Amino acid sequence: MSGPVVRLQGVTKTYRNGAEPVMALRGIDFEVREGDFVVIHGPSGSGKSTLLHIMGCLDRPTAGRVEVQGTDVGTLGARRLAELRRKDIGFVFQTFNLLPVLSAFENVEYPLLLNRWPRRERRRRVMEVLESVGMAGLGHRRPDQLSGGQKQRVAIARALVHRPGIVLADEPTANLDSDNGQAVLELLSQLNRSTGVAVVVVTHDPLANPYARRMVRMRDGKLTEVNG
Ligand SMILES: Nc1ncnc2c1ncn2[C@@H]1O[C@H](COP(=O)(O)OP(=O)(O)OP(=O)(O)O)[C@@H](O)[C@H]1O
Repeated sequence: MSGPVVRLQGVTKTYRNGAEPVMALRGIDFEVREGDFVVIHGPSGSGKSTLLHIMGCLDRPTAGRVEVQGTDVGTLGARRLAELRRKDIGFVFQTFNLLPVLSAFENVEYPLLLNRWPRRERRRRVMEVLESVGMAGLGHRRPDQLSGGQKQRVAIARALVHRPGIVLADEPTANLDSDNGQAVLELLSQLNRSTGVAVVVVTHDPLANPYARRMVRMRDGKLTEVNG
């Protein structure tokens, strides 16, 4: 059996940019495996976003070890780390973060351009992923011509297009009404089941609970597995 997609061992994070240091993470041991659908709850300021950023290699821990697909990312320089992020990780944000001047198709294509996929394969893969998120006919639209729910579908397609091992979603339903929020969670869950991609969702939204295969609670920079 293959190892975890992401593994954290003894991870701490202390921010020292203010008058007082802030201990955002206080010793996290955590593994995410292929097929996992993890929902992370916790009060504001408990360290959820910090944890997600460290799992996604957007930020480095103060101490401890982070492995992605078996690679100790602490040993990588900035360039190798960016490459690993580009290939192995997908991100979904609360504010969608689509590039406004690009069409839906071009937004989804972008990670494949960065990964230097040939044109024909890019086109085939983008069409396939747009289809899988129910946006096949809308690839030509720019983000301002899409509803919030449609934008988040495009953002999910972009997060998955390069076949990462893990998708990290930070409050993906916070800017959506309940129907669209539910549809986005349903979509993430369906893609998780059909492709085995690990999904980690940080959210306050109780609508996410039924989709969780694992539920985790953060409090004061510490993590507790709630079930499982
Ligand atoms: N870049 C930063 N510089 C300094 N302190 C930070 C930084 N980012 C987060 N913090 C602090 O670290 C702690 C954890 O923040 P974090 O954003 O991870 O919590 P959260 O659980 O995601 O909160 P929320 O639900 O409000 O998004 C908080 O005390 C926060 O103020």
